[in-house]
Amino acid sequence: MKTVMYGAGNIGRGFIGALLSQTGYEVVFVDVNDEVVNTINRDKTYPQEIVGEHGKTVWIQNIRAVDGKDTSSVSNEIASADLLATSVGVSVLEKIVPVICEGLTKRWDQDPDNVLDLLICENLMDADKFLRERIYKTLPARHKETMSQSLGLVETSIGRMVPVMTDDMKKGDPLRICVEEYDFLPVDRNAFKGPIPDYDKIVPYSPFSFYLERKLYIHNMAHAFTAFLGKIKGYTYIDESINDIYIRKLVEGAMIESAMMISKKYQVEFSELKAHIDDLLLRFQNSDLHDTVERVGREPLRKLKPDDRLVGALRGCEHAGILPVYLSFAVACALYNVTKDSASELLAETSQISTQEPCGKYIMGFYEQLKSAPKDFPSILKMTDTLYSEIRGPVV
Ligand SMILES: NC(=O)C1=CN([C@@H]2O[C@H](COP(=O)(O)OP(=O)(O)OC[C@H]3O[C@@H](n4cnc5c(N)ncnc54)[C@H](O)[C@@H]3O)[C@@H](O)[C@H]2O)C=CC1
Ligand SMILES: O=P(O)(O)OC[C@H]1O[C@](O)(CO)[C@@H](O)[C@@H]1O
Repeated sequence: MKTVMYGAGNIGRGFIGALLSQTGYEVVFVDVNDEVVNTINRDKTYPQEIVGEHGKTVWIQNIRAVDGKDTSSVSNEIASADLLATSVGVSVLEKIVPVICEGLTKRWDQDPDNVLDLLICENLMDADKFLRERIYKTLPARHKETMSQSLGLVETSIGRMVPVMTDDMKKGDPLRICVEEYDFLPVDRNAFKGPIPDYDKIVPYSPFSFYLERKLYIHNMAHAFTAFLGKIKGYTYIDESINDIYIRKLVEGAMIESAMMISKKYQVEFSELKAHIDDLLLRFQNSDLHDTVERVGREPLRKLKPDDRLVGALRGCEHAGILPVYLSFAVACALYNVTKDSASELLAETSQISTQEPCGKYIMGFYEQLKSAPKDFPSILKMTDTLYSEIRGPVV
């Protein structure tokens, strides 16, 4: 049984390739990084270092690598694979479509019923649609029909955090990869055409949008919010930021709003989501990951778009009748990280939120407070409490 793992980077080596090797596959990594490819083929193993409380080193076995520039060899591997996975980054995904199509063509010229599932391990909403359109366009006419019955485009939710590896962390081994302990991979149950890999860490689920929204609106939203608050306070690392008691309270408040929304939308017990929140807050505290507020809070403008983690969560709450008070503050923090003036224009243009809307008013109120006293988080907390009680009215 063979998996082709496209991308031997942080997630390819640190998560998916390792997981599939442990599931029992031979893992053939494809990468354009010569050092990584040559070292995998020389050592036939690499150390995966699990950092944190239960730290240990796991040696990943049953692996080899193919040079991504040798497209003929890559397509031969795809033609004879039992499973395919990608984790190359969204901007590269499009570029590898021609090679994937070459592999599928070789495969289906032999046997059009030879199904192949492709696990898409990228941070991309509607990743299946994205690949389906491009693969369909690129495949030769004789295989366009085959695709619908023989190719499973499987969305996944990558929850494991793998930091950028510094030279210090590599300790002289270009393959060494530091990862957190969390290693579950939720996958879209309905998308498989062949058997679902049988391993307890691979969690098939339907409707899969539940996991995608949980990841984006709870994990990614809270992570970004922690980073923005940390930047304002002058912290370098995510763990420093989340250990600040005021930041933790603010972030947890926003996570609970998102969780109430998701619980209502997907009819999932709130307690299940609360356990996920508690676990994430612990995971953000992992100082051995050395994850920076700079990386997690990068490109705040992109993170302010209507369907991204902040405004997406806020709009989802409004839709579900949940008050997005902490989420409004999260949006205000992102705005504050982008601009110290003309915030209302930016909010309208980038996030499509008008200052006439209730949430637009809350956001601008928080933004003005941040401008006048950026590090006064106790006052912000007081503002959230007051806002809640004003909007909610008396409680019996
Ligand atoms: N690092 C993390 O904590 C998480 C990352 N992700 C997502 O996983 C995906 C991969 O991210 P990382 O592993 O962090 O990035 P990375 O940059 O470490 O890995 C990407 C790998 O793809 C290789 N590559 C580039 N072009 C290629 C080509 N044409 N053919 C073959 N290989 C090629 C690169 O050499 C690199 O080794 C991204 O979509 C990211 O958003 C998702 C969740 C967590
Ligand atoms: O890559 P983006 O969109 O800047 O988002 C960063 C987020 O993505 C991850 O790298 C993977 O989900 C998280 O660790 C982080 O919250």
